[in-house]
Amino acid sequence: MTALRAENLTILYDGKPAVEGVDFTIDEGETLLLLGPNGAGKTTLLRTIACFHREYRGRLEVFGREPCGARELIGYVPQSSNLNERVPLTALEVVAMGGVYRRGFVHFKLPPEILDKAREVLSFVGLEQVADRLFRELSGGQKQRVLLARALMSDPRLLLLDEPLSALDPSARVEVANVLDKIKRERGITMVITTHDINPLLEVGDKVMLLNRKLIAFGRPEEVLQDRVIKSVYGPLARVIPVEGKLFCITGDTHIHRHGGGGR
Ligand SMILES: Nc1ncnc2c1ncn2[C@@H]1O[C@H](COP(=O)(O)OP(=O)(O)OP(=O)(O)O)[C@@H](O)[C@H]1O
Repeated sequence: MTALRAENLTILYDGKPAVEGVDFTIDEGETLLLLGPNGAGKTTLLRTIACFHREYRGRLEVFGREPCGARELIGYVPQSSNLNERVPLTALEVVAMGGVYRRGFVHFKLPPEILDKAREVLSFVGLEQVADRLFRELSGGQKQRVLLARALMSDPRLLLLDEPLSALDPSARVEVANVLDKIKRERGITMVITTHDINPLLEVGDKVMLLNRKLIAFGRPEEVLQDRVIKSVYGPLARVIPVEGKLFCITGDTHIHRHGGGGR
């Protein structure tokens, strides 16, 4: 089944296009890696698929429906969590929230079946041992895995992840990339992942989209990650090098992390 289809998709802010004329399809179970420099429109595309942003022209379908008709099928993991870390929630409580919000109510006392499911999902991401620790005291990689677990609570068919590896050290990046790989293999969830650094995610990516306000390239990783394609966006110093049978992409891109702004 087709999970995502865009035809001549143009996304606008106040009438001005931020992303123009994009076409692609993603099958159920596939992972799309969305690559592009700052301001390329990655978050804009992700938020439009999630129905957080509605100003677009052309066609965009999520499992054959308009994005806003498919909300219950979608899990969204934002770039910087909206979670207020001053509230002393445990890792388990943060995960459980992903179950109660979806049911349209928030209780001070979390229902036991939700807590049981939260424990199971925390264990799936390899974090059962931190269930009772405060979220704010966890490492960056652990926090990101808790947020993944929170998104899994609603059993999404499509998971949208905005820069899940940003601000993590190299070993935490591998840790999170391994969990994404596990989600793909064991749950078959379709994923769209925005990233500035594609290398830790290449194993999990079935398709790569290179975006720079327009669609520069889309296809299998080896089709998109070619020297001339990468150089056309990142300049003459960018390169793709095969290392031990795998591709390694040097873009010279350092993500300028922007904070705040309502969950952006
Ligand atoms: N809420 C908004 N209102 C108006 N313009 C916006 C808004 N959000 C993003 N833009 C603009 O849309 C364009 C694409 O931004 P977007 O954040 O989607 O890019 P990005 O590829 O995700 O960048 P980054 O990697 O820096 O997060 C930019 O020119 C940005 O300034």
